[in-house]
Amino acid sequence: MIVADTLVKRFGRHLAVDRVSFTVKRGEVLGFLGPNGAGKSTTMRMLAGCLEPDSGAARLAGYDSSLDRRAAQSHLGYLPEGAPAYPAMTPRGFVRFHLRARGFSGNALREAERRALDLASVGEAAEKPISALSKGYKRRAALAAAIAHDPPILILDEPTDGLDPNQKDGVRALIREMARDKAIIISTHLLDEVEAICTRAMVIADGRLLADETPQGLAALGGAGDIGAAFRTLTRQAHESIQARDTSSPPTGAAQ
Ligand SMILES: Nc1ncnc2c1ncn2[C@@H]1O[C@H](COP(=O)(O)OP(=O)(O)OP(=O)(O)O)[C@@H](O)[C@H]1O
Repeated sequence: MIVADTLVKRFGRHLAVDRVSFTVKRGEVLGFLGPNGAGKSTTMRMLAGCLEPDSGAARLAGYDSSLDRRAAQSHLGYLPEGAPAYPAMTPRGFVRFHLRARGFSGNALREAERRALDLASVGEAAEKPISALSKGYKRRAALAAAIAHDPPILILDEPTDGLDPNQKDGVRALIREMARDKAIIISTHLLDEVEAICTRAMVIADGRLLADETPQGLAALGGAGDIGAAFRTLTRQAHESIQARDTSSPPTGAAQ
């Protein structure tokens, strides 16, 4: 359902994503882990068709995310980083706006709107301006819009960021429930989230994929047998090898 095929993205001289490849099937929840600036959001944005790769390809349900963006995005629910929503709209209006843009109308629109606001537990906040909502409710409004059309693919960039512990539990349960018939990628800094909801865990650092394992397999890579230890070991090793490479290569412009 989701294919990343040797994706590369540079910002100026900085190599943000370095030949990243993986696939995600229906029924899988892939957890994307990595330090700040590792390239998680950039990879997700390329998959979602919001950013063109410099080379390689992203495909959703068989459609190229850049070359056949509309078809690819029709299969996708994407929750970008932060809480991207029009502040003057209410969550209900925002979800409706998304559904209309996807061709929903009449009863189908009303039913999808009700279901999305319900699943994302937006509650009474549905009728308030988004600008007046707490960070957690803004996030829920954006999540409701991402899932409203019941897409087979979800790409969720830090879906529980800003949520209180009860809200986090609710969203994790929702992702587990939706995973039965969808292919899902989430990024997270919360290692317990990977154990709670992911069937697979990938670690990325400095744009490179370091591990692609089950959560148990990842935990086994750390000497202490937990995901935190594995994460620290893998990312430290990657950082050290990049530093060694940078200090051993001649400075730009040096005589060869
Ligand atoms: N539009 C941009 N212009 C220039 N550099 C960018 C841009 N977007 C991302 N970067 C850089 O690319 C690298 C990867 O960023 P990215 O946002 O993908 O990391 P991340 O793993 O999602 O980090 P975080 O966990 O902090 O959200 C970083 O060094 C970042 O500064």
